[in-house]
Amino acid sequence: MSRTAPARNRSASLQLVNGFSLEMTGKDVPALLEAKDRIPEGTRINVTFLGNEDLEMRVAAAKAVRDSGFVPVPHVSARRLASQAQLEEFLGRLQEVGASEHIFAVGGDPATPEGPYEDSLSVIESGILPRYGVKEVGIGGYPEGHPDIPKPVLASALEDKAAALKQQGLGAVVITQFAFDIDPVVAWIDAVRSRGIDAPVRVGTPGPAGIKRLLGFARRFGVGANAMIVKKYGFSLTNLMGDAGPDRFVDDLAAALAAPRQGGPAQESEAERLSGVGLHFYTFGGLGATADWVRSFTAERS
Ligand SMILES: NC(=O)C1=CN([C@@H]2O[C@H](COP(=O)(O)OP(=O)(O)OC[C@H]3O[C@@H](n4cnc5c(N)ncnc54)[C@H](O)[C@@H]3O)[C@@H](O)[C@H]2O)C=CC1
Ligand SMILES: Nc1nc(=O)c2c([nH]1)NC[C@@H]1CN(c3ccc(C(=O)N[C@@H](CCC(=O)O)C(=O)O)cc3)CN21
Repeated sequence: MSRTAPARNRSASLQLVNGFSLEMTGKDVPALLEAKDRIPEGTRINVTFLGNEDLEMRVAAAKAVRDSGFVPVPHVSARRLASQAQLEEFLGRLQEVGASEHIFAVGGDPATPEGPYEDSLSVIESGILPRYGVKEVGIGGYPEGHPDIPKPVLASALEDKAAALKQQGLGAVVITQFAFDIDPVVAWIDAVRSRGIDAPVRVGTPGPAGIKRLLGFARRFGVGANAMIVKKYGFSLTNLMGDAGPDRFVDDLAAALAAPRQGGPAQESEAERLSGVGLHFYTFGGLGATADWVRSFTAERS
């Protein structure tokens, strides 16, 4: 977007990107330390809970985030927990390093649970989280659905988790699967709001990365990436060389959310839809590249 773009759109993009969060894996501590001077103080940084990390790596990564001046948001992957004792051990270790206030409770990719928790709701309903200083819980959202989970199941799970968190007096934030197409994202946000879920939403967004890498993760996680969608996003399936960044995705999403909702209540202020939405960058290993992208994207629109 050039400086000549309407000021309204530029300010919507700035509002959307402001307060962004990042995601890293347990192996990305070197990348975090290399990039930390280019990441704003207090930025939330999620730490994944994947099959190829272990407890020590996850705790060390969360500690590195805290010690670098950021807010750690460790993932707790329900299906990867072998027992309640392991959940309590993990939360206890996180609390010791000041990294248990914000967590992201997620089902976990194993097709069958490795222990007593088959979904993130069961971790939330265990009542264990507040005992270890947890104050706010991130939960998953799927604008394009999930390859292994029917949409009605995802919808009721989201409602159940939001209700359980409210009932326990815990904060809630919905972090969505990433997307290349804003249309399903805007439609999903409006649907969630119309179901009375008013928790802040952080829209998952790929950080700048190699096109082949982006497509690989899109396929692995069931994210739409057909020729038309990626053309809107800014690259072509006929040329997989080079990198692609989320510039157009962010500008288009901001403009769509700043516009009055089709058929929405007339009194809904333009800023209202935008105010409850932020961005969550899946850095795919490129923490520094994503931090640099945010700085230049912001500078171009200020
Ligand atoms: N950043 C991350 O680590 C993210 C991970 N995911 C993945 O999305 C899936 C769903 O996570 P949540 O939204 O927390 O769901 P959830 O834990 O709220 O579960 C919703 C429903 O789907 C079922 N389910 C959960 N994981 C499943 C799986 N892997 N295969 C089949 N059924 C499953 C549950 O039994 C439940 O009925 C998980 O596989 C999770 O790993 C999704 C987004 C981001
Ligand atoms: N269904 C689903 N499962 C997930 O685990 C998941 C999502 N969706 N949505 C997006 C985030 C992003 N995720 C990831 C997972 C791995 C890397 C990654 O960079 N992996 C490296 C090295 C291995 C590692 O660091 O763990 C790789 O090259 O695979 C990045 C983001 C996990 N997330």
